[in-house]
Amino acid sequence: MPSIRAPVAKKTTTLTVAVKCRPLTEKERGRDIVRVNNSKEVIVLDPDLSKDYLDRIQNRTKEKKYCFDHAFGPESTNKNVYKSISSVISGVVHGLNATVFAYGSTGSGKTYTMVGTRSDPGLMVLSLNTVFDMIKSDKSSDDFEVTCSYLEVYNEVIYDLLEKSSGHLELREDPEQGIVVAGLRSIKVYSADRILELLNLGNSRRKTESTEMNSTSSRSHAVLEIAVKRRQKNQNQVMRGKLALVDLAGSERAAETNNGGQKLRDGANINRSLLALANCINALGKQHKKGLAYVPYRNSKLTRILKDGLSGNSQTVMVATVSPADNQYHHTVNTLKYADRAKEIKTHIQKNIGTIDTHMSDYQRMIENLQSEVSQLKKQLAEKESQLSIIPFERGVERELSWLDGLSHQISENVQERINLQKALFELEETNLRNRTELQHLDDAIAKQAAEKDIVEALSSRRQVILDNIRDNDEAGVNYQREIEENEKHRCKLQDMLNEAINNNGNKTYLHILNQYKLLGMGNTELQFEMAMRDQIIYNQREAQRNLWNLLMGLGVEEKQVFDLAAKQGITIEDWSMASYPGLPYRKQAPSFIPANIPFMGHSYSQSSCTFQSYNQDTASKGQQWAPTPTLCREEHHSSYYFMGHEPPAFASLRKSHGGGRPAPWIDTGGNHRRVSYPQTVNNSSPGMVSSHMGPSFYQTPQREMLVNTPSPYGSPRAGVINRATTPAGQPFYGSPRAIAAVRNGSGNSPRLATAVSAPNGARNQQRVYGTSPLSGTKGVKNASYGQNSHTKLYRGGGNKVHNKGNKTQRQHH
Ligand SMILES: Nc1ncnc2c1ncn2[C@@H]1O[C@H](COP(=O)(O)OP(=O)(O)OP(=O)(O)O)[C@@H](O)[C@H]1O
Repeated sequence: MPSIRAPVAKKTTTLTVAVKCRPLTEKERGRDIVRVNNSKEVIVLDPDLSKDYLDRIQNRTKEKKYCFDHAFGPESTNKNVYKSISSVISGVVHGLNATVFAYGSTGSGKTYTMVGTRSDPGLMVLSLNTVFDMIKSDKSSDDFEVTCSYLEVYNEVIYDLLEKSSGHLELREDPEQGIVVAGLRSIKVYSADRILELLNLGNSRRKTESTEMNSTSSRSHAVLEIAVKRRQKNQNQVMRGKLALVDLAGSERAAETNNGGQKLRDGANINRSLLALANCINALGKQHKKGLAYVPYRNSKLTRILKDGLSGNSQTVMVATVSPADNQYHHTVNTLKYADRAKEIKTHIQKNIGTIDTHMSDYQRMIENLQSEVSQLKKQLAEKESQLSIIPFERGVERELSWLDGLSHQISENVQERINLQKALFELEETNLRNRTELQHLDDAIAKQAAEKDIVEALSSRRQVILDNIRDNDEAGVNYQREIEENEKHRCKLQDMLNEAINNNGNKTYLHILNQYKLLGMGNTELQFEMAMRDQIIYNQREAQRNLWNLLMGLGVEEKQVFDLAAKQGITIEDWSMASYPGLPYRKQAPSFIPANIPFMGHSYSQSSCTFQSYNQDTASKGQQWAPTPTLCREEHHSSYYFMGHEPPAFASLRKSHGGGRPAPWIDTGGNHRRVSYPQTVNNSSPGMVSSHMGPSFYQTPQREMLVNTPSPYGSPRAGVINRATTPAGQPFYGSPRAIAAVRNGSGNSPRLATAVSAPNGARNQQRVYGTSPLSGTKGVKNASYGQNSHTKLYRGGGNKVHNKGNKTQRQHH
C-alpha cells in the first residue's frame, strides 16, 4: 500500500531508555542487589558480600552504576513506567511513529511490563487506552481509523497471532513503506477493549515454555502494531502514526536454563536474534561516537522488523527490565550495558503527513495497483483453470495411451499368433505333402512288388501308417485353420476398436498417428516374417542345387564336364570353395554358384553381393531376363532360420532348357513333367500361405505358369513342385516337399518363389532342425498361442506325422 510522503523536516532524537527492576519473587531467596536512585540512576551491587568497604573504595568490587532517562525500582507499577513514555505514545495520534520494546534476560519482567496483569496493566494496554482516549477526546473534526496487527517471531519464522492457524509469513522490503510483513492481518478496531481482546487472543497463541528461570517464559518475540490514520478535513491532509509494542523473548544462557532439545534450539534462535539486536544496538551506538558503522539489521527477522524503530522514523523507547536477585547479577549488568549503549542510538522522527490530494492520489494509485493486481490474479486464475482443464485431459490422454498400449499389445500378440499358426500350418502342409508323395511311391512299389508277399505286407503296413498320419495332419490342419480364422476375427475386432477410438476421441490426429505407428510396427513384423520365409526358400534352393552338383560329381562327372554342362545351361559356377558337403574331397565338394536361369524362382541370388535379381518379364523378351533389382537380403537368415539335415540324394539328372528364352526346369526325374497352373491350386491347397482369411497383408500369389513334375495322382500340387527321383538302387527320391512359397514383394505383386528341396532317402524320419528364428532376431519366435519360444524341433517319428497335442504342434525345446 503506498504510503504518504512525509514532510522533509526531520527531528533527530535519541532512544528513550527506561530501566525497570522488578521485585524479588517468592521463589527467589537471594539478595536484592539493584538500587534505583532519583528515577534515573541504577546501581548494581556486588553480589559478594564478603567484600568490604576497602574493596569498594579501591574499586575492587563488581558494583556497577548506570544512568538512564528513567529508572524504576521494584515498587514501581507499569503505570509509573508508562507515564514517563506516554508522550511518545501520544505522538502516534499525530502522525508519528513510535516503538516501545522491552529488553532483558529471561524472567526479568518483560512480559509483565508489556502486557501486565489485570491489576497492573502493561504498556501495550496502557498505550492502547491512551490512543483511544486521545481519539475520543479529540475536539477536531478529524476522522480516525485504528488498525491493529499482532505477530510473533518464533525460531526465525513469522506467524500472525491474530490468525487461528497462521502460515509462515515473509518480510518484504517496500521502497516507500520500508519493511512490511506480507500477508499479515490488520484488523480495524474501534475501542481499546477490542484490542485487548485481540491481545489476549494473540497472547494465548504465543509460544511459551516453562523454563528453569521462568514458568511462563516467552519463546517468541511478539510485536503488536497499532496504526492510526488521521484525516484532517479542514487542513486537507492525512496523518499516519504507527506504534510498535515489542515483547522480546527471554534471553538466557543455555547452561543456566538447563534446557535441552527443542528448548535449547529455541534458545539458540532467541539468542541469535537478541544477539543480532544487541549487535545493532552496538553498531548504532558506535555510529554516534565514531561516525558511520555497518548495522547488521539483516542478521535476523527481529532486527529487520525493528529497523525503523532503531534508526528510522520512530520515537523509540527501550524498557530494560532487570531482576534484583543477586544470582542474576551478570544478566542484569549485561542488560544495563546494552541499555546504556542504546542511549546513544539516534532516530530521525518526522510526521507522516500527506495532503488529501496526495491522499486521493494515493488512493488512485492504490486503485490502479489493485486493478493491476486483480488483472494479474485473473490471469493467474485463468492459467490455473486451463491447467486444471489440461490435467484431466492429460489424464485422459494417459488413460487413452495405456488403453492403446494394451490394445497394441493385443494386436502384436494377435499378429504373432497368426504368424505362428501360419508357420505350423505351413509345416503341416509340407509334411503331408511328403506323406502323400511317399504314399504314391508306396502304391507304385506295392504294384510293382505284387509277387513278393512279405515286401507287400511291409509296404502296406507302412502305407497304413502314412495314411493315418495324413489323416491326423489334415485334422490338425483343420484345427489350425480354425484357429487362424479365430485369430483373424480377433484381429478385425481389435482393428475396429482402434478405429472406433480414433473416430470417437477428440484428439483424433494424435490417436491416428499412434495408430499408424502401431500398424507400422505390425507391418514390420509381418515383413520380417516374409523375409525370413524368402530367405529360407533361397537357402533351401541353394542347398538343393549344391546337392545336385555333389550328385554329379559323385557320379564321376569331371569338373570340366560340370563347367561345360553348367555353361550350356547358362549356370555360372562362382566359387568351389563354398562347398560344404561332407565326405567329398575339397575340389569335389559342391560349389557355390549362381543359378542364373531358374525360371520358377523369378529370382537369382548372388551370395557375394547379397542381392536378388528379379526376373523381369518385360525385359525377358529382349534377352535381358535378369534385371538386377537390389532386394534386401539378410545373410543371417540363411543360416539361422532353417537348417535342413538332408541326406545326399543318390541320383538326379539335369534337364535341358526349354526354348523361347525361358529358362528350363532344372531337375529331371525321368521326363515325366507337365505344366501346372497356379495359384488356384495353391490357393486351395495351401491356405497356410495363400489364404483368403489372411487379408491383404498376407500372401497373395498371382497366377503364374510353372513347370513341375507330377509324381502321381496322389501327389498333391498344393505346395508346389514335386520331384520324383529314383536312386540307382531303386530307392525313391523325394524332392521338394515345400516347393512354393509366395512372397509378397514391395510393390504388392507376389512373384512366386519355388524351390526344389531334396528330401532324405525316404520321407521317413526326416528331421528338420529349427534354428533361431529371425522373427525375434536371436532367440526364436515367441509363440503367443503356445506361450513358449519355438526354438524347436518338430518330431516326425513313424513317418511324416506332425505330433499334435490338442490342436497344438508339439515342440521340443533345445
Ligand atoms: N513488576 C512486577 N511486579 C510483580 N511481579 C513481577 C513484576 N515483573 C515481573 N514479575 C513476575 O516475574 C516473573 C517473570 O516475569 P515475566 O514473565 O514478565 O518475565 P519475562 O522477562 O517476560 O520472561 P521471559 O523472557 O522468559 O518471557 C513473573 O512471575 C512475573 O509475574
